[in-house]
Amino acid sequence: MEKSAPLHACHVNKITIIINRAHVFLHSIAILFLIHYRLSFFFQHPPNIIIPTLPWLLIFVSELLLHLAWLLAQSHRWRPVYRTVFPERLPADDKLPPIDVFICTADPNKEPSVEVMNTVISAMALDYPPEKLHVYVSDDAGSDATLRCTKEAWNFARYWVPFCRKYGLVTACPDIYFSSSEDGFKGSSEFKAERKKMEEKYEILKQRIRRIVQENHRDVAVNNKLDHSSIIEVINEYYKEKDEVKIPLLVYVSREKRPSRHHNFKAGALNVLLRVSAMISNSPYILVLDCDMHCNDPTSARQAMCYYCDPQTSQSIAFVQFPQTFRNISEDDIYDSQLRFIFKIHWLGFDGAGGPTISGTNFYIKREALLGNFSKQQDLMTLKRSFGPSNDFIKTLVEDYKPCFIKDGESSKMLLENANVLASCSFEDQTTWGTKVGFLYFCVLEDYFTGFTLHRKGWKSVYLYPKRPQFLGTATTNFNEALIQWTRWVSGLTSVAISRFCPLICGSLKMSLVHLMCYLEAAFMPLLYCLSLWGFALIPQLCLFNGIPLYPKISDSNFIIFSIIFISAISKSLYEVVIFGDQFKEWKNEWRIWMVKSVTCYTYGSLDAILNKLGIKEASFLPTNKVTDDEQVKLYEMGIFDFRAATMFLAPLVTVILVNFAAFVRAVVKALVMDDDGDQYWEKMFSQMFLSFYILVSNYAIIEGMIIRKDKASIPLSATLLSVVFSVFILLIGSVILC
Ligand SMILES: O=c1ccn([C@@H]2O[C@H](COP(=O)(O)OP(=O)(O)O[C@H]3O[C@H](CO)[C@@H](O)[C@H](O)[C@H]3O)[C@@H](O)[C@H]2O)c(=O)[nH]1
Ligand SMILES: [Mn+2]
Repeated sequence: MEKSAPLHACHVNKITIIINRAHVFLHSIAILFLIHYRLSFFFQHPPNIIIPTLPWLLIFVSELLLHLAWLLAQSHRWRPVYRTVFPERLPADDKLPPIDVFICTADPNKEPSVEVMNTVISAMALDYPPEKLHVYVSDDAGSDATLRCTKEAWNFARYWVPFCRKYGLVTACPDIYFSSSEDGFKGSSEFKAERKKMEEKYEILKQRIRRIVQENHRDVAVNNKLDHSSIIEVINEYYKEKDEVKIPLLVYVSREKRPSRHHNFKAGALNVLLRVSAMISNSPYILVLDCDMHCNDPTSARQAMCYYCDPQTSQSIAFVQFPQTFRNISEDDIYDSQLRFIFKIHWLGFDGAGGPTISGTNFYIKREALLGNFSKQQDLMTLKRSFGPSNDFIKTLVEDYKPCFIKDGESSKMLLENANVLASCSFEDQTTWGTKVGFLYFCVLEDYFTGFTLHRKGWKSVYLYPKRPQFLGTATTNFNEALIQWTRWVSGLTSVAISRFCPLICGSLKMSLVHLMCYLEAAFMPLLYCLSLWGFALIPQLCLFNGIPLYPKISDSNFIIFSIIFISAISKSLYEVVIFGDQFKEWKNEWRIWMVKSVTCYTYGSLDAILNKLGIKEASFLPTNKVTDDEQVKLYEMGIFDFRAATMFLAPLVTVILVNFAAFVRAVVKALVMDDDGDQYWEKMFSQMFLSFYILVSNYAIIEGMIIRKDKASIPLSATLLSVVFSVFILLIGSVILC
């Protein structure tokens, strides 16, 4: 009876689907009317002499681009699904497949070691048979401090893991566990005493880590070595005494680095782990974690196994993705650091269409899916051309390969030497690593691109969004860092959009049209938004400034088309906030940050990708800074913008505000002063005045930062002055060209 019970279920909310599709239908009709209205301008006889063609054309193009972006985004609303799993129905522990956990870290100065070690410890404490769990830490900085901290973390895990198991803790990460009052006052006196002891041990661990970091801090060369051989250490070996409760294997890996070689960022690091782990544990499933992402709930592994232990889905599913959830999101998340749109809305629809793409971290992936299409019957030379020259690694590709690495707790020296070869710079030369095998190097967004390639090959994926966050990370809550991060993401997405891998060109018949549209939306979203929003931020305003109407009068029946489109878009997004139980604030923040990102990081990221394509600029992946300063965190928590950001981000924002302000004020004055046709002027210019007003009100935070606030985090005078120059220039040029 138990055996036939399903391990997982997929729910479709029919009402949501009906509402979404009805909205798509009605909104599309309104858009068609708008297109008709704009097009009819060009067929007027005699041509409209009051309104010049160029601004009309530009605003029409902006509208078309925005509608295209909207249409693509509807793929995420087409069939959202929600999944549940039943891990209690899984087979007995001895039948569960082994898992390797990959944790990437790259810079001890930007990634606080205490946090990184919490990720390591929480992964070791996953609720899974310990002999079937192997944790690998990839240190791209080759930092001695990280190696020493990893040893300290292992030492702590020897006590922490048995403690978690004994009392069935629901929080696997020590930092989260001790910073909440979970279990603190409950339980037997024995538990309380042990908890206290653990807390003390954790304090000691933190102190030791901080001391190690301090000792190394003085020496930058030790902290981020760009020139070193590979280092692979199996941490468990350092402690010979036998522990009562087994704990997972912990391995430290730092791949070889040479200044003359390209390292392919995180994807390069993950591929080294793929090879090294094959020699040591070769688990068929892999959990990938960023160093800033702790395992909050230890049950994620069993949840993911509900798909891999089901013979019906195990063959087709390449990865099980969990959302990125964060522990440092404030009430008023002004920068939308929680990425609500992605993980609460889009990924549910992506899942319904064929599976979400890889989201960088928090996913359980099948090793086989990453190894590409190869046949075990292929001759050795062909396999070597794909996978590199190591005979030992080729052996690991065979299904019945059992790593002979751990024999009675002793590591085999020879295998470790071979593993070092696999972590060398030159190993991937003349192979298909990064192009066909492993995580792909084509763009800095290795996650999106690798996910897309897997789906193109016919693999599926699933999205699990359980109520209790399985993983909790640290989101970027610093304005400048958030914009830099988005610039990198956008650059990655756009580089795919403008390449031969564009989903439009190389989508496959193995993917549904809606699924392809989900990928297209992600790839083109930045370009479409930045182009159209620049249009909306300047063209109607420049025309307003010069008294040229671009929209129908209020009394014109066509006015209703524009009103319907505006109200429909606004109310649908409000509906999506409400049904997910989020607050009005979130809706307001999302609209504002969308405008802000469109004229800053979407623009710069797209430009970066284009320059990269032209060979003018190289792609880069600087890890985001996870070190926070108290003042900045305080501002974020109070919902106040921290404008201590690069001028290249501030200048476009302030310029747009100034142009809108100038146009709006001039129009109001004109409407008041011109009594002869005063009424008509209001009527004629209402839409443009409303648009400027809407932009100004939505972005009041920028006006406040520019004029009212006098604190350190307000907009510096230099940025404002520079923007004044830009806006005067834009107003002048606009008046000459457009009118
Ligand atoms: O050369 C590098 C650069 C980064 N990393 C690691 O990659 C992870 C992600 O880097 P982070 O600085 O945290 O970037 P985010 O923008 O926060 O990462 C998001 O975007 C990345 C793609 O740009 C994805 O890989 C991530 O999973 C996703 O969370 C971190 O653990 C880094 O240590 C490396 O291992 N090597
Ligand atoms: Mn991160």
